Amino acid sequence: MEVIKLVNIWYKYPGANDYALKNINLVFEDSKIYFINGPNGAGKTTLLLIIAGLIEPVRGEVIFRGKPLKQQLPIARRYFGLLFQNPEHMLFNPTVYDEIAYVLRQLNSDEEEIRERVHETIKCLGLEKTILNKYTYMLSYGEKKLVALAAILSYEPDILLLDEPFTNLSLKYLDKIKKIISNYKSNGKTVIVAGHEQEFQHEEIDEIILLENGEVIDHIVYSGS
Ligand SMILES: Nc1ncnc2c1ncn2[C@@H]1O[C@H](COP(=O)(O)OP(=O)(O)OP(=O)(O)O)[C@@H](O)[C@H]1O
Repeated sequence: MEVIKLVNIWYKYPGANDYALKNINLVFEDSKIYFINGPNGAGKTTLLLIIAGLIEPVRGEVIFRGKPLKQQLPIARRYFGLLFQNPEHMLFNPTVYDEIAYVLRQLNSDEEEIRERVHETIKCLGLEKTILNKYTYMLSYGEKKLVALAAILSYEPDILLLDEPFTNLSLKYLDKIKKIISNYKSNGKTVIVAGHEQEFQHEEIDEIILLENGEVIDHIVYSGS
């Protein structure tokens, strides 16, 4: 079932000469994993920001569950979870526990429920409980990435948007994240991953969208998905 539809999307950063996205038309469905591939500067991050409603297209429309996304903001934000390329841009709470609990607290869950969710989430990522009391600024880059991801997974968004999630992570965590992604798909959710490399095997994903210079230059839909 269609979850997000991008209709004739154009985007130009303020002051930029060229469009970062040009005439993008794509449909994202539930229970599917999408891989946005393309070289540096192709427009992958910009596309994720548009989908999440964090920037508005200069032309075109993002349709979320059949209606324009912009009419559903800010409430619709709780359905999106965007992992930024640089985790430094996401961590703003003093401790790891507070960081992972942050959105749950915004959603008015009770503290006992929050504690359970926080512990479940770090277990699912294979992180030690001791990390919860650490200060986020003291973590390694890879740990920051995992904590930023945990903070998103804790509120179980319906659409998971991951910008280069595998860079600077050891193999152990890479496998964990792949498992989480595939569980997300099994639970009927949508996962959109941006990356440079061909980080997935074909059997792990449903569609590859190749971007170059702000345009979709190839779109591969694997059969049987
Ligand atoms: N804040 C900004 N202001 C002006 N131009 C920008 C800004 N952010 C990105 N751009 C430009 O928009 C284009 C698309 O950038 P984007 O970050 O979406 O590409 P990307 O495919 O994610 O690249 P990378 O793989 O290097 O992260 C690039 O030409 C980039 O220079």
